[in-house]
Amino acid sequence: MQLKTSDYLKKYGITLKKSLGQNFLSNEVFAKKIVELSEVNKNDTVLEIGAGAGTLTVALAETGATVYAIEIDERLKPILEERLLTFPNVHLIFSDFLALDLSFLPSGYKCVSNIPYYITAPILKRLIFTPFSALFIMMQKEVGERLLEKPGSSNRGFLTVVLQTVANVEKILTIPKSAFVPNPEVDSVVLKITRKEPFPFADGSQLESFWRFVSNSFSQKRKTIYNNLKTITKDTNVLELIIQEANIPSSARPEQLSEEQFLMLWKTWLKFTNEN
Ligand SMILES: C[S@@+](CC[C@H](N)C(=O)[O-])C[C@H]1O[C@@H](n2cnc3c(N)ncnc32)[C@H](O)[C@@H]1O
Repeated sequence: MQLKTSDYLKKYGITLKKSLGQNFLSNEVFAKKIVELSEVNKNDTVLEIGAGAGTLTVALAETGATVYAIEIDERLKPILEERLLTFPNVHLIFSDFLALDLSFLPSGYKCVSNIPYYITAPILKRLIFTPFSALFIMMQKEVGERLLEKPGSSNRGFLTVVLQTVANVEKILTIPKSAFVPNPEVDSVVLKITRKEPFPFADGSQLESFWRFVSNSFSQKRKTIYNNLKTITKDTNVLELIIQEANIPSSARPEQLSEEQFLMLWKTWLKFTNEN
């Protein structure tokens, strides 16, 4: 009989750590569904962040794709090695994803992961700067819904804007708390994040500059964009000109602007301030 996630944990005497976001998929049904929806095939290279006890890793491995499974917690090594023994297409890397050199990822790779929720934003930030074709990321429902918000919603944050500028974002699955061991306090969703082509930035430093600009524009959400940008623009007369030239209402708040308006505002700001 095939062992379940909880059987493997029991077999190796592992107690899960909340501090590492260890809520594992309790069976393979949702893992298989996620892999099916991400259309992974044997020609793909797939990154998995947080392999855990390997439930999703096994489903990915079965497609024949080249899989790089990253896991910070070395206590899980014996479980992962046992479950993935017969899959030479899987490379296990025991490391902190946030500190890992990602230059091994080929252009067009996919990321399919049930990530540790406590570092969702830093993980997305790293992924945005890599040459992905699509990211299938499971995250806390409220966080996922925020990333889907359209202009005008007060729930829109700066990460929503940056993400929707570089990618098309959609929700493809909702997963109930009951599908995990131990049960978390919240439901989860899987977002499909596909790279926009043509990509709006020529290189990583442009994207970095846009990231900083949007982050500054949102520094105090209840303030207008004009007031937020005053902190990074020395001359307020120039700032007024920038806002006018970019065709943005002077009373606009950051959550009201679309990605296109943000791109226009950033480009105009660069032109007038010679910043980068
Ligand atoms: C939500 S669990 C998902 C486990 C497994 N993929 C599953 O679906 O059952 C997140 C996993 O990420 C690991 N993790 C936490 N912080 C990490 C980090 N900085 N780098 C890599 N893995 C990390 C945890 O140890 C945990 O195994």
